[in-house]
Amino acid sequence: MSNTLMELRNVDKFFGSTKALRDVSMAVQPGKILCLLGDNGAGKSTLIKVLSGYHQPTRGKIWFEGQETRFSGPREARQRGIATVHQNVGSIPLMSVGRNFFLGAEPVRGRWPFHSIDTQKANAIAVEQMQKFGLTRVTDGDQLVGTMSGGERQVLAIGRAMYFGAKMLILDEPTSALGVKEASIVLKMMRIARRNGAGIVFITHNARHAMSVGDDFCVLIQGEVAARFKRDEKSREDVLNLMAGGEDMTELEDDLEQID
Ligand SMILES: Nc1ncnc2c1ncn2[C@@H]1O[C@H](COP(=O)(O)OP(=O)(O)OP(=O)(O)O)[C@@H](O)[C@H]1O
Repeated sequence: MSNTLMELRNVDKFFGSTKALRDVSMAVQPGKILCLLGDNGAGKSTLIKVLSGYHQPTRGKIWFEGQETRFSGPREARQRGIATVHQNVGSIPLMSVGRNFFLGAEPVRGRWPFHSIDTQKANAIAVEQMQKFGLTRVTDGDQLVGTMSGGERQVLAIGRAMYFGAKMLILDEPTSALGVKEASIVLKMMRIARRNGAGIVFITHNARHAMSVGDDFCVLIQGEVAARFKRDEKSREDVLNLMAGGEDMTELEDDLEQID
């Protein structure tokens, strides 16, 4: 396990008497996609916050790049190369692709105090990166992000994180609000990020999306890891059943058919 990027060992997170996470152990490997599946209320949001340094575990340990670690906050986690991309945030619709790509870290020209943002350079880099990630439709860095599709915006956010050296990407439901075509743009981007060596945590409740890209799978139910398996070890039906908390989906489907 020497290659492991991040590992949680027996992590609990309690809020008063609420046990949001109980005895969670999981490992994020570089160049692999770990799918974190769970229905609403499973504790995924709390787990994201533990992984990204917002929450300290109540109990248990976090190891990052082979060292036991206690992040002082999200800033430290970010500095260590952990990037979180949330579903609907991370890009500003009324800003250009170039500005969104850099968001405060734009290249500058000239010397202080006479320096200014090098928009041309920012745009050129942003477009080059977007093209590299398969968004050939984006050819102008001045294009407003509001004109891009939901999938394209997710690609922009992931691409930006990669460009700025993220080693680990936490993707919070990146495909959940998207149609099939749009989701596939994002899933492709995840494969590119994996090929580039990033360790990816893909949080989703969509078993189909997870099965199409995932290497390792972890199903969370009521704050606990209910199942852990590798690609091809389970069918989509098995995964759906697990996510439904063991309730047999075929039984549910039979019930629904009777109503029709
Ligand atoms: N800051 C907090 N203070 C108190 N309780 C919290 C806090 N954050 C989460 N909880 C509680 O912990 C439990 C798990 O919350 P969490 O937000 O992780 O899951 P969720 O949003 O319900 O579901 P999911 O994120 O899996 O869709 C819930 O009962 C929630 O009320």
